[in-house]
Amino acid sequence: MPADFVQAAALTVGASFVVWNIYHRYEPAGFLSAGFLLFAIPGFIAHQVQPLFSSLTRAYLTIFTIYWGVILLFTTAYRLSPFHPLAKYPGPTACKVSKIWMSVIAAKGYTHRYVCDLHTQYGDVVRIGPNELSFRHEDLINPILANKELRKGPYYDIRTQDGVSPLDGLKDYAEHAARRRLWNRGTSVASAKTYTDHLRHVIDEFMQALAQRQDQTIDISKWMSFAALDFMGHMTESFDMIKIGRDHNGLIHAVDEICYQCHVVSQTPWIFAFLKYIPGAASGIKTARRAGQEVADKRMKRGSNSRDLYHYLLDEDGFEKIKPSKDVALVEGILSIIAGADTTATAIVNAVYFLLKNPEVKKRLQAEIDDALSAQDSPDYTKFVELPFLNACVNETLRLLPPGLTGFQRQVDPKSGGKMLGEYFVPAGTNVSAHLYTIQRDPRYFQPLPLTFWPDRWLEQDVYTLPSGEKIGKDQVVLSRNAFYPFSTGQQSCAGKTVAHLELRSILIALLHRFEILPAKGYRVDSYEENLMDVYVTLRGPLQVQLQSRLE
Ligand code: HEM
Repeated sequence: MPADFVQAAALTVGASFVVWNIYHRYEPAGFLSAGFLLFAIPGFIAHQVQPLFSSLTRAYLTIFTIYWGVILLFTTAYRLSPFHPLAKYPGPTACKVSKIWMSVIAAKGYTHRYVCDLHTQYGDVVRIGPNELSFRHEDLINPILANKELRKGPYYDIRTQDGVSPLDGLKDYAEHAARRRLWNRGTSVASAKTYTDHLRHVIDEFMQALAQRQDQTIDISKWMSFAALDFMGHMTESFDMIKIGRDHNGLIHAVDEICYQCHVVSQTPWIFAFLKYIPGAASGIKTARRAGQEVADKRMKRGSNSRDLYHYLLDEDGFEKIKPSKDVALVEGILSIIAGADTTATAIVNAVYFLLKNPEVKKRLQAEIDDALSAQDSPDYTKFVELPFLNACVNETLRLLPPGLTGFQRQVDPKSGGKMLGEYFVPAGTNVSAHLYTIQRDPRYFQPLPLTFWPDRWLEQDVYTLPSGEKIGKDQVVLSRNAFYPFSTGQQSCAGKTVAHLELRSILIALLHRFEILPAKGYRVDSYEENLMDVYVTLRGPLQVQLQSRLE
C-alpha cells in the first residue's frame, strides 16, 4: 500500500498511463472492458489508499480525478502531437482532440455546412476527427466509395442491433452482396414497373387531398412525407396517411428522431454501448424499431397479395437457399421507410423549394410538362419521367441539396499498412469520406454559379443563358458528372435509385401540372433551407405554400 499521498498519486498516474496505452493500441469497446479499465481499477486504488484521506468520498474523488484527468491529458497530448499518424493533416484543434466535437455539431444539425466551411478554410483534405479525414476532390470519390478494400466505417456500427444489421450497416462484402440481391430484385426496373399501380393510386389520393386544401396555407413538406410513406407503405404495409391527413402512430416523428439520434451517436459509436442501458435514452431508435416491428409483423401475417417490396425482401419467390429471417425482414422494413420514403420526400420538397425561389424556372418546367401532357385527357403521371428540363431541375436539386448531405464514411483496413488515396497516404484504421455536399458545390466541377440553382447547366447547348439574362458560350460551362453522386457510387450505393427516379418525377409532374404553387402569404421561403438539418439524411422543417388549381 502507498505510504503517502505522493506514492498514491504516482501509482494512479502509472495505472492511467497503462490504461491509456491499452486504449490507444487495442481500442477495447463495450461495457465490461470500460467497467474494468475505467471504474474498477481506480476504484480499487481508491479503496487501497483510503487511510491517507479524511473520508472514503475524498479518496474516491481524488483518485478518480487524477486517473481520468491523466488519461484525458495523454489522449489529448498524443492526438495533437507530431507523433500522431494524421499529424500532417490540417484541421481544427477541437476535431483533432475528440469526435465529441463533431457530435456537438451534429446535434446542432449543421455538419454539412461546418465540413464545407472547413474545406474552404483548410483545403481538399481536413482532419475532422482524431482519426478521420474528409476529402474534397472528385478523383477521390471512387477510390473511397467504390473500393472493396475500404469497408464502411464505425459511423455505421450502431445500425447493428442484437446482432442483426440492415443492408446499409453490413460491412462484410459477401454478406452485403447476398442481402443486396434481395433488394436488387425488389427495386429493379422490372419491379419498379409493378409498383406504378401503387404509385398512381397514391398520386390520385394525394392530388385529391391537396385539391381539398386549395387556397389554404399548407405545409407541403409534411404532406410530401405522407405521400412518400404511403407509397413505401403500399410497397410494404399500408399507412393511409394521406387519407387521415396526419402521421400514422407517430411514425414520421419516430423516423425523424431515429435519424437525429443515430447521427449524433454515430459520431462516437462507443457511447451507444452505454446509452442503451439508460432508460429513456435513444428513445427514437427504440420507437422506430417498434414501428418497423409492427409493419413487418402485419405484413408477414397477411402474406403476399401482390409483388410488393416485402415480397422480394422476404424472398417469397424462393430464389435463395437460405430464407431471410424474421429479424432481417424487420430491419429491412425500417430501412425501407428511412432510406426509401424520407429521402424521396426530401428530394421533392427541395425541388419545390427551389422552384418557389425561381418562378421563371417553374414557369418553364410547367410549360414542358403541359406540352407533354397536352394530348392526354386523364394523364398517367408515371409515364412522362424522361422530360429534359425536368431532369435538369431534378439533377440541380440533388446537386445543391442532396437528401443525404454527408460524406459516406469508409475505413482503411486497420490490419493493412495504410493506403494511398490519390496523392495522400492514409494510415491504417483511418476513417475517410468524400464530402458530398461540399464536392457538389465545388467551382472546379460546376461553373458558373456553383452555388446557384441553374438547371440549364445540365442541358447540352452551344449558348447558355444565365439567370441574369447574360449569354455565355459552352466553353465557359464546366459540368463534371463524376462529381455528381447523390445516390453514392459503388457496391453500396443506393439500392432504390430506379424507384426513386420514378416516384420523384411522377409526383413532381402531377403537382406542377395540377397546381400553381406559391409561397404562403407572409412566409419567408429562405427559412426552409436555413432550417434544414443534416442528420445523415435531411431533417426538414415546414415549407408553407398555397396551391391554386391550374386545370380550370
Ligand atoms: C431521391 C431519393 C434517394 C436518394 C438521394 C438516395 C440516396 C442514397 C445514398 C446516398 C445511399 C448510400 C448511403 C451510404 O452509403 O451510407 C443510399 C443507400 C440506400 N438506398 Fe437510397 N436514396 C434515395 C431513395 C431510395 C429509395 C426510394 C429506396 C428504396 C426503394 C432506397 C433504398 C436504399 C437502400 C436499401 C440503401 C442501402 C444500400 C446498400 O447499403 O447497399 N433509396 N441511398
